Amino acid sequence: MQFSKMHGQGNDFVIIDGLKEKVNNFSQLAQQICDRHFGIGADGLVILLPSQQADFTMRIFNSDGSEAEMCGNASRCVARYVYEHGLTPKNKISLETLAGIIKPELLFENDRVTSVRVDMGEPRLNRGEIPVTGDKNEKAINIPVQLENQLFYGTCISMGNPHCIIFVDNVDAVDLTAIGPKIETAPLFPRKTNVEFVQVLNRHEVRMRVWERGAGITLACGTGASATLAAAVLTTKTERRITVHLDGGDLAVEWGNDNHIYMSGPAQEVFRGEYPV
Ligand SMILES: N[C@@H](CCC[C@H](N)C(=O)O)C(=O)O
Repeated sequence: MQFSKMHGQGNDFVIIDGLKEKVNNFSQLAQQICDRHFGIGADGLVILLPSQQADFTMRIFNSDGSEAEMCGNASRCVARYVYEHGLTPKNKISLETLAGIIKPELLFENDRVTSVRVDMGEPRLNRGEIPVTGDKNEKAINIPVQLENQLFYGTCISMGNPHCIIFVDNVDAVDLTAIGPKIETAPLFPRKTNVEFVQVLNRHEVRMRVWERGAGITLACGTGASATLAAAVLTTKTERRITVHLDGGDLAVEWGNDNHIYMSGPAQEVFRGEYPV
């Protein structure tokens, strides 16, 4: 089976063209392929499939084999993949995901792809849509997230997948490996959650570290950066257009007047190969 290894600001994926390759048992394959010692190594497995409603379907499996509804960094990688592998001549495509249709657009300089801008759609704010337990029509802004011995305050947003954003004074002081999995699996989140710790640097810049549902610490998260912008605006901490500094690099996010969030950043192919099946 042929594959490509790609990343968006260090959030890395194995991409398989499911239009060409016959792939079975995506969840098990994701666990094997993503293993950094016994597999290729990645945060997630992305399978490209046909779609009735969009140019392609993108399915994304975390390294633990769970399927995610959406992935921002993978969507930039897929847009570049389908263009550079000759699957489409379009520089703006639509991708069907479990969270709906999203639209990445390649940006060029001298005929070379420099970055990808993604229309991530509208942030979903109600508890029922995220999901967070409690009144399904209420928002979850700055709500208590109680762990056994610790209390955090988080703002919860869905970008198709669930996020809990916790603003702190110093992200580097957070023990993400210890706290991340506890919040990810807290009973407050019936479908678990991605966890972002965010330090506001000024009204245009934040620094974010992420513990991803099903993948653990990753170097970047596109839906996480988008959800962070929504949380920062709703809590009046930043403007509607900010740069999110992540461990793997920067993402630019903007909350447009159309209520859609637009996320921009690079997507890079690292190598191609064959995986025995
Ligand atoms: N890194 C991704 C999100 C991947 C899915 C996530 N772990 C989940 O389970 O929701 C991104 O760039 O958005």
